[in-house]
Amino acid sequence: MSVLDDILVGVKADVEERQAAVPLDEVKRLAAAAPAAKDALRALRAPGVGVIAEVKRASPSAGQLADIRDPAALAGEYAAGGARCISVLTERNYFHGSLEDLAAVRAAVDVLVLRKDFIFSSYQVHEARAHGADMVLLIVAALEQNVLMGLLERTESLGMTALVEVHDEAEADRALEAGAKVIGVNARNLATLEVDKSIFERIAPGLPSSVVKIAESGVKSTHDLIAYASAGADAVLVGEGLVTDRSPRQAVADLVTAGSHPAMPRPSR
Ligand SMILES: O=C(O)c1ccccc1NCC(=O)[C@H](O)[C@H](O)COP(=O)(O)O
Repeated sequence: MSVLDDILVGVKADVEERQAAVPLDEVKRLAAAAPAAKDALRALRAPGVGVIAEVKRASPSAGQLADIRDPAALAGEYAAGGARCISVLTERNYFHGSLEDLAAVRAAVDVLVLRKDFIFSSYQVHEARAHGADMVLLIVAALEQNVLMGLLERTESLGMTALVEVHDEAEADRALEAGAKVIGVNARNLATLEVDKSIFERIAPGLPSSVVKIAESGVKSTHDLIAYASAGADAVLVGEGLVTDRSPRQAVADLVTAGSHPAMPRPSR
């Protein structure tokens, strides 16, 4: 069983438990009552390379990363550094996250908030909205095409934007066929956990200019951001490099400054 399969087994059990406690109709009601989602496409297309800063306590590849007792405070630091979006890992078993983290972050910041999880059912999409998410992650490798399309449609019907994650050309084709407007190329292979940053420069040129392109994983320095931007990234998603930094606000600010340099290549659309 791959790491991704193993994560999904745990996530499915957790969703069953939550759904038994809070039925779908109730989550739908809470989602409908939540303040409207922010316009992620507009925010991600703003000038400069966007930084999506992640609240990530632990991971399958690195184990324990950071003792984040107050995710809202960390998100506040990220936002003060200029992050355009806060990614909140809500998966429990491997990443030690929760929906409570998501709600706390939502209450603390005005920038975009992404629910980063292993979403396979519309229940989780409504949950994300009910807890204030503007965006949800949909991982192509984890979803049959008809399920991907259904979840994308559900996400947009709730006013949110899906970050559709791919790792190779075939998955990028599936994301486009499903109608993804924001595509994340994850340098990390979720089956083997290997990180290969060159995958972004291989896949990004094949994506239409209208699609917002996010480079995910492996950003440890401004050099990495510049390399991804040179290959066409509109934004980078950074976890480990920020949660392990002594000054996350400054680390985000350094990335934002590098991404705002006038010489930085900007994708044409
Ligand atoms: O990070 C992992 O080990 C991991 C393993 C299996 C599935 C997903 C995983 N991570 C999720 C992510 O995609 C990253 O948190 C995100 O791209 C940030 O990556 P990094 O900056 O390298 O922490």
